[in-house]
Amino acid sequence: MPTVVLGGGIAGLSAAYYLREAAPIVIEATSRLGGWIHTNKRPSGTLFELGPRTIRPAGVPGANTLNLIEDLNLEQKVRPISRDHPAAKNRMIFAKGKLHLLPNSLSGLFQTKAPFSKPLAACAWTDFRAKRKISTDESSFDFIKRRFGEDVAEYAISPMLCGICAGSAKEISAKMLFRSLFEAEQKHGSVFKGLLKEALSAEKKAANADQPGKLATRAKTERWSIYSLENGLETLPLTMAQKLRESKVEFKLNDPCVQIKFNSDSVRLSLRSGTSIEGETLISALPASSLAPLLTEQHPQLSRALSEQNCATVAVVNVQFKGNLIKEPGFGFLVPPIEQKPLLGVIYDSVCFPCPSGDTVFTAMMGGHWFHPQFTGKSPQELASVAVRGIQDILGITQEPVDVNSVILQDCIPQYTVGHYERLDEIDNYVEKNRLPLYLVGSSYRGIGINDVIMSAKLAVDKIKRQSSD
Ligand SMILES: Cc1cc2nc3c(=O)[nH]c(=O)nc-3n(C[C@H](O)[C@H](O)[C@H](O)COP(=O)(O)OP(=O)(O)OC[C@H]3O[C@@H](n4cnc5c(N)ncnc54)[C@H](O)[C@@H]3O)c2cc1C
Ligand SMILES: C=Cc1c2[nH]c(c1C)Cc1[nH]c(c(CCC(=O)O)c1C)Cc1[nH]c(c(C)c1CCC(=O)O)Cc1[nH]c(c(C)c1C=C)C2
Repeated sequence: MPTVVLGGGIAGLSAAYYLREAAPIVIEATSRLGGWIHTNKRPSGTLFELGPRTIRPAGVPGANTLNLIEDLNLEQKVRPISRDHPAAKNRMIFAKGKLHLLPNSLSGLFQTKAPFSKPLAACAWTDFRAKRKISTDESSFDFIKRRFGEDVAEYAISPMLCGICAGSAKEISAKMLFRSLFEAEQKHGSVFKGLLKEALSAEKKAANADQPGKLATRAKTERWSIYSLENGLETLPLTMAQKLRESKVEFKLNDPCVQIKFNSDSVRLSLRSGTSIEGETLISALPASSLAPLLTEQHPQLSRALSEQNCATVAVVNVQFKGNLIKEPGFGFLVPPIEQKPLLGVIYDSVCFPCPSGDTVFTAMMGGHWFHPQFTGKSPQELASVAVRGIQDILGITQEPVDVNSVILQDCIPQYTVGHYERLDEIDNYVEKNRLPLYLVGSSYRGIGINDVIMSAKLAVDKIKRQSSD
């Protein structure tokens, strides 16, 4: 019996790719593969990314993605941005009516830069003086406010969380981005003291990391900060899908799974068309909230735990203006929620990857945690004019765009709220205790970046291979 992969986003495709020799079946609800990775090529040739646009090469998951890209023979298509490029160095926030460059050098940390009221390096002093608070989890906002001050929580961490998960720092677990800082306080009483001690054991940790391949080594030598691919990020899932079709992998598209039942030594999936698929093992690459209703009948407790996760809805508006309108090149800017503006942030796409026409391309992102009260009932066209006006006001642009595309990405980013990692432990324990042949991969669990979800698929397939050879 085959392994069944549920979901044809990048996590599902990666799982199928790592398992391709075993001829898995991939079930996807829609008629396209790639999930949120979606590049829209305009009639003018300009690329509008509707979802993610860049990948980080750093760390073990970063090297793993580069190994995959190398394996897919996509090395020639990689479009890197090096660490000294303005898009890598200059990230801004829009606060108190102005754009402010976030510190990007060691000396910058020792200067008082608006909108902060003291140098960011002074955080170390705040941290040394702050009392330890013993807890299993806490919101990112509360943790950073306690250890480093309210300024940092409001103007650095809150916008950063908007720029990664479109979420509220007041609800997102501190462990999502600051696990090592959080654990340093718990173990050593102070973040900086803890980090210092951990730095001394860093050599030991590095020795445990995977060996980077040729492309990952090149990324290190050439000091890449981020990268994309020729013709946009969708080149990655499109190439994977093509390679999977050339091997023995079967796809069932346009046919959502509506129910999952585990038997003593197999799993049966019922699809909306009435077809049922039997497999030995199931890799779910669905968002937890989409998997939950499929398990309600047989595993209500597991279904309830999965359904506790919410996802944020984001409006993505791609905008093209004639000519180069960017005075201060950078990756883009984020808007701290305290500013109460309709924009979460704006990416300067044409700074990263210039348009052959020399035009300016931006992507505005709106909504997220705040989508519902703010934008419920608004059409993509209405949201497009909010975004265009927002960009024009902040950047002082007087001309009208030559091209605009607006989409509402419903429930596109899982929110790792306080208690997320404890809930994951409960889910894992349930699966293990009930000996379910179920592997959970994708952005709902242990990381939302593309690297994380590809890595989650690799780890699940490695585990399946290990178990079947035991
Ligand atoms: C706006 C935005 C910007 C982002 N920017 C970045 C970035 O710059 N860099 C980065 O690294 N990451 C970024 N991300 C995150 C990254 O894109 C996602 O985490 C990743 O693409 C998620 O992949 P996935 O396969 O886990 O899930 P998905 O892409 O959600 O795939 C799940 C698939 O399951 C299918 N499905 C759902 N229900 C069923 C069912 N019942 N039966 C069968 N199939 C079903 C869906 O149709 C979908 O194809 C961004 C995400 C968004 C939304
Ligand atoms: C304003 C909204 C958003 C912007 N990007 C995203 C949202 C919701 C989504 C997103 N961006 C990144 C990731 C991957 C994280 C990872 O683990 O790799 C996701 C899901 C990358 C990213 N973008 C910003 C940062 C600080 C990061 C982390 C990695 C890195 O350093 O590159 C900043 C940022 N995001 C947005 C803007 C406008 C912006 C900064 C100016 C848009």
